Amino acid sequence: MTSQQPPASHYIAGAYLDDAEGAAIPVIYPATGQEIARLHAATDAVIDKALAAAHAAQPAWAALSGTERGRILRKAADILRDRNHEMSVLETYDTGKPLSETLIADATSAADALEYFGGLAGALTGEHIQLPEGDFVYTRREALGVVLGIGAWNYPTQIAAWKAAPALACGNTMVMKPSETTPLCTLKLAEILTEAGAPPGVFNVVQGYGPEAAKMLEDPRIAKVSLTGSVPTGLKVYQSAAAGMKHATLELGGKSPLVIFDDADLDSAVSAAINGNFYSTGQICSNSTRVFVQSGIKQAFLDRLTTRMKDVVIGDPLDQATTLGPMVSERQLSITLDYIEKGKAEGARLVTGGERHEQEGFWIAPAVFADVADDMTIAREEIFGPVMSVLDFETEDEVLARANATQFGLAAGVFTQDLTRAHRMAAGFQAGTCYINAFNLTPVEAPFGGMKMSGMGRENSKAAIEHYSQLKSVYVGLNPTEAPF
Ligand SMILES: NC(=O)c1ccc[n+]([C@@H]2O[C@H](COP(=O)([O-])OP(=O)(O)OC[C@H]3O[C@@H](n4cnc5c(N)ncnc54)[C@H](O)[C@@H]3O)[C@@H](O)[C@H]2O)c1
Ligand SMILES: NCCCC=O
Repeated sequence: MTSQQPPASHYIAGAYLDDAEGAAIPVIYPATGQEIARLHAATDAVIDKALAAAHAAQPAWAALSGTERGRILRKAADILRDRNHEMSVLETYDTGKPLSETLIADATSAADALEYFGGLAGALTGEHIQLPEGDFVYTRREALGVVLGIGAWNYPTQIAAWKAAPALACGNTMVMKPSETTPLCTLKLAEILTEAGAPPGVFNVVQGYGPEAAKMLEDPRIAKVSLTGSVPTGLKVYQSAAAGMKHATLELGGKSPLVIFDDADLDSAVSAAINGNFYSTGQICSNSTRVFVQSGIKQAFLDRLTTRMKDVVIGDPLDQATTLGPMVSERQLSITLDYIEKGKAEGARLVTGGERHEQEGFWIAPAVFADVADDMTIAREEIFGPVMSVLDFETEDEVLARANATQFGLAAGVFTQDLTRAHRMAAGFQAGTCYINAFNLTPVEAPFGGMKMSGMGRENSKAAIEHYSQLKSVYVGLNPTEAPF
């Protein structure tokens, strides 16, 4: 087993830093269950150093022109692309996701974000508003200050870059706390930003568990928090941010519907259902975990799906032929197995998979349930594992109401050849990202984020700029000032 031990746990003010007093963070390779690195959670002293570094670096970073900041972000994007293979291998060690995925979905997605926001940085402007008699207002788009990023474990490189790229483009500095389950990749991103020319303190990485993140959020030096995580954590983070009147972007969980009408291109719909449930071993927030299939094609859909499922290649994640890796941790595997047992107990029909592989690591056969009812636990709660629920429906009105009958609102998709119906469904879905004859694609050019309990704010696209900057109005008077007395 190759050790993936980084030089130290934290990256602060352009250099690695450790403090072995902090609680241990063992890093486990999910494919084998073996420890590949051991880091430490930040002590109060480390937290203070990181916040001080980010706070001190922010005014000078914001004083650069957008073009200068953007040049550094674009250079970091180039370095990431040059090191895609190395970054992808590390992402695989961090998460267990197969190299066949990480080579195309992680460092490349991070590079897209750095390139996109690097390009946008020089174009960020305020506006001029003409008023009567020569007076006018101009607006300045200003940074917020220091942004705290808090990450989930499924896409560590992408999550850090989706937050850092718009934050840094707008002139903020950042302290990023990756998930304690996958703490390695973000350190490499920090190294690359330094190499690209980011001054010390502009992007810092602090390791820790929930309490370390909560402590940083309470600090008055933090102006904004951007969390990717579960709804329960989102509620705590939102409350804490509100107490300090801090800006918040919350990218939370989902239970997204995929609606397949009987006129759909069946092979494409089956592909979307597979991608939307089993890519990254089902550990994607926007996954289509409720697959509604119109009753006329239910059997054809299940037949095609189960045939295609036989082609899955479960094996060594570092072998590029592998198409399904392990789950990220023993804990997440156990949560998933519990849901599968609940599904069976509540009367859903397990069509395939669902059993743990008796080998080292956190392996499970991807599961498909049919005859799932809306009130079953597996149809209501986010599992965050490779478990697809197939539900039957008859009519468009019925399925739209059922698709929306959830506290979540992250994504939704429809497969049909009837484009009028497709756009009607997209308009009716209560979800931040909707798909027509596609699913789970997240290009940097498109806003991404949730409605309802799935969160607030948007990542990616020009929309993210609104969430990482603030507007100041400057009124300019060109006339004598008058007063009533
Ligand atoms: N919407 C999205 O873009 C998106 C993307 C990926 C994952 N997710 C969601 O993330 C969840 C899975 O990730 P997870 O298990 O790491 O989530 P989690 O909520 O357990 O943890 C997320 C992060 O929050 C930190 N944290 C925990 N308690 C905290 C507290 N009180 N204050 C501040 N930070 C705290 C954790 O240390 C971790 O870094 C799923 O619900 C999934 O849907 C959402
Ligand atoms: N590639 C998109 C990932 C978002 C959530 O997990």
